[in-house]
Amino acid sequence: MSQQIKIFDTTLRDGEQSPGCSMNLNEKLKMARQLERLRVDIIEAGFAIASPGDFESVAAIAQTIKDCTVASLSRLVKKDIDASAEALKNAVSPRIHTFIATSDLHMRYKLKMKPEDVLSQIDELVTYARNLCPDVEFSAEDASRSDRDFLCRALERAIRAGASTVNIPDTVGYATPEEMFDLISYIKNNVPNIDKATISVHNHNDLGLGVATSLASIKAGATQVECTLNGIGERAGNAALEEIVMALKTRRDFFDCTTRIDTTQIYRSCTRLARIIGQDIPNNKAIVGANAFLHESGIHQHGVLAKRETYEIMTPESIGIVKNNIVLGKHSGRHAFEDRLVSLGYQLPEEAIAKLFEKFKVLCDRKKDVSDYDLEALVESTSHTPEHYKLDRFVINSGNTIRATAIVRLQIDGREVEDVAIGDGPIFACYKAIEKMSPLNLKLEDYSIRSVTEGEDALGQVSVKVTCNGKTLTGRGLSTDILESSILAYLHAINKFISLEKQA
Ligand SMILES: CC(=O)SCCNC(=O)CCNC(=O)[C@H](O)C(C)(C)COP(=O)(O)OP(=O)(O)OC[C@H]1O[C@@H](n2cnc3c(N)ncnc32)[C@H](O)[C@@H]1OP(=O)(O)O
Ligand SMILES: CC(C)C(=O)C(=O)O
Repeated sequence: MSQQIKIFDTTLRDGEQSPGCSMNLNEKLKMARQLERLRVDIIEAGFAIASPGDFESVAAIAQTIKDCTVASLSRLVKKDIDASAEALKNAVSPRIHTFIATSDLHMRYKLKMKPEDVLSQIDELVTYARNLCPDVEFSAEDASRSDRDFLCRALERAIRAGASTVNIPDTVGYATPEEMFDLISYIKNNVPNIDKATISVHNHNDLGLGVATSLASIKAGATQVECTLNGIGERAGNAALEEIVMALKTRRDFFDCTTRIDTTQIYRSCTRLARIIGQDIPNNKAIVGANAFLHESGIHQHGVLAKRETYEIMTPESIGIVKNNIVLGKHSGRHAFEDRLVSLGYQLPEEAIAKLFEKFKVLCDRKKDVSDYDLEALVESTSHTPEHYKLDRFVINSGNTIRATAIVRLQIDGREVEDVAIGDGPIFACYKAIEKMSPLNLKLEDYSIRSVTEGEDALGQVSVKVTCNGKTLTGRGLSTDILESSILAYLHAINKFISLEKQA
């Protein structure tokens, strides 16, 4: 019988540790619902002790998600474990995930703890966590650089204290696939009662080996794998969920493993995350990059025309890329619109659908055919962040021989405010005008624009990174007019910042 591998998604925790990938509460909830549709086994919703915002996100996800286990990370510290237990109290299936480093390097220089003290802490605090929650995962941080025998003792103690999952992370992406295979095999042979726990891995991508080391660990007997959508995460990121899942599915002959994942939700999950965090998926990204299923050269095209399998090892349909024959446009009615949203995986309240339908009709006046990509972009760009700053109108005077001047009128918490500014180019003139109207100390760190749909009337999505009071937030804006998208993106970042300040 094939072995079922549990998929532990940490996009909302380790993924969020990736610079510029912070998400607000609504964005995290939106991603959590999508992860539930993707059918991951475990959603790591955050690190409850980290901030009031993180606590609230874990609590909201725990309350909302019914079909996945919801986990919260904690150091091996009482107050962290208490915060996780509290945030998870309404979860159908809660998990406290607690960790401590087991490598000499980390114990000596970072924790400043003796190995024996780490072991006593495991006894005491895994037991403590287990008394608060029936499902406890213990991670031995930096396991791949730990002394093997000490690591085995730590895992043995964690299992004895009640951990039902033991995680063996390659925290700094240092191990080779062969070394990970060896390590998992060693643990299986040397940790008493290891069969009472699920063996998990959590591998980083510093040497570009995160997926390879995860697959090697599965081959050696790990039955849970921790990963993130698009491979986002601390430093060079984590092992990419979509790559692991499709490797297991496509090479079932080799791995003889299955997962619970609905692979037809993969594309949607990855593109949704990319839009939310404002980070494009590289064209050559495995599985979900724009080129992953394209054939450019003659010999390949000839081969694919003769027999698809000559150059395609999986189908675009298997990850949820579907071609639709029904064209949505300005003559479409609400039923067809709603039906398409449902088929795209959106379950939205009536009120949201009504708001979107209005936006859809406005878009149809600007754009002849509205594709699924347009619709997804429209839904994703419909901000759930309260609009403290709202664009009323803008006028720009620009040219190649004059500096651009922008007049921008905003509604700030219902109050009409207008200002004018000169800048190097029309976008920066608009941003300067906005900055003049705002008391916030805003600094634009990054700006990017891309066409999210095709044709002359394509929708342009602008993503910005803005720093304010030491926090970097992303914002995005969508319009057929790139100046409007640019202003909307800036306002989106500002609104997120104000919401975060209000939450804190
Ligand atoms: C490998 C990983 O990805 S681990 C997860 C990393 N993620 C994060 O750190 C994001 C969230 N973190 C935070 O918000 C903060 O770091 C907090 C709230 C957890 C702690 O903040 P602070 O109390 O200000 O401590 P700070 O982060 O500066 O230092 C970490 C402290 O925890 C200790 N520590 C680190 N890991 C552990 C652990 N697993 N168990 C027990 N103690 C630990 C460190 O030794 C240090 O202790 P010290 O303050 O006595 O010197
Ligand atoms: C907390 C653990 C699982 C971690 O994130 C790591 O080791 O990278």
